[in-house]
Amino acid sequence: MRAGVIVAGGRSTRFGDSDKAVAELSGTPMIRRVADRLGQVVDELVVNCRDDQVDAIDAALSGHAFDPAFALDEDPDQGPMAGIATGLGAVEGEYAAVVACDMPFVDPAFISYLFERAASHEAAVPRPDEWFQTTQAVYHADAMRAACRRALERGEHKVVEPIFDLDYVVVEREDVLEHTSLETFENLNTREEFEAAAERF
Ligand SMILES: Nc1nc2c(ncn2[C@@H]2O[C@H](COP(=O)(O)OP(=O)(O)OP(=O)(O)O)[C@@H](O)[C@H]2O)c(=O)[nH]1
Repeated sequence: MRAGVIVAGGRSTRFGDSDKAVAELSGTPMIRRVADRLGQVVDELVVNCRDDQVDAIDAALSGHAFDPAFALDEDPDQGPMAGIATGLGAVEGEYAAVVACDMPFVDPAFISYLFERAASHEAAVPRPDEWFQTTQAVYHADAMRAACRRALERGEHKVVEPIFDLDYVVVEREDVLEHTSLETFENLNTREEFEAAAERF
């Protein structure tokens, strides 16, 4: 059983005063685009966000093939790593693909490939350039959750930190490009990026 976790508990400060997760991207809320794509290759879907986001996100996902479970931040604004840990705590599957709510071009076939790469390890994390794409990666849910907790206890906030505690596979640029295009990692932060991206749907 494969799980999908959409991390959506950020404040969208670069976007302005509304939540980018539910902002319409060419007529469809961004988080729904992510759920539609991720939903093609997983058996369950969990959305991590704050309590005050639930109504809007639920409406954005209404009628979706999956009735997503919500995993709410007990302590909001602790960063994406805390959100990932919370989301992973709510999945039933052994492995989970974690995807940020602001990656509407996420490629389902690539996510499927990440599940294959993660098998018998604790994570498969793409590194298309110098940065690890920790918010588009597949994790062993329990192992990553425990590693996040340990990292948070150490006072670490960078999402890459818990990975170094895991048996992780790096999906290097060459492998990434053999399976998808870099568009899969594109994340939208500002209204300008939104408007430019909307034209591509
Ligand atoms: N649960 C949780 N998720 C977060 C938090 N901060 C960011 N995220 C999520 O992590 C992902 C990447 O974060 P950013 O691109 O920085 O999004 P953001 O924090 O909403 O946007 P900015 O405020 O403009 O930086 C997005 O999916 C966010 O929803 C947090 O404090 N808690």
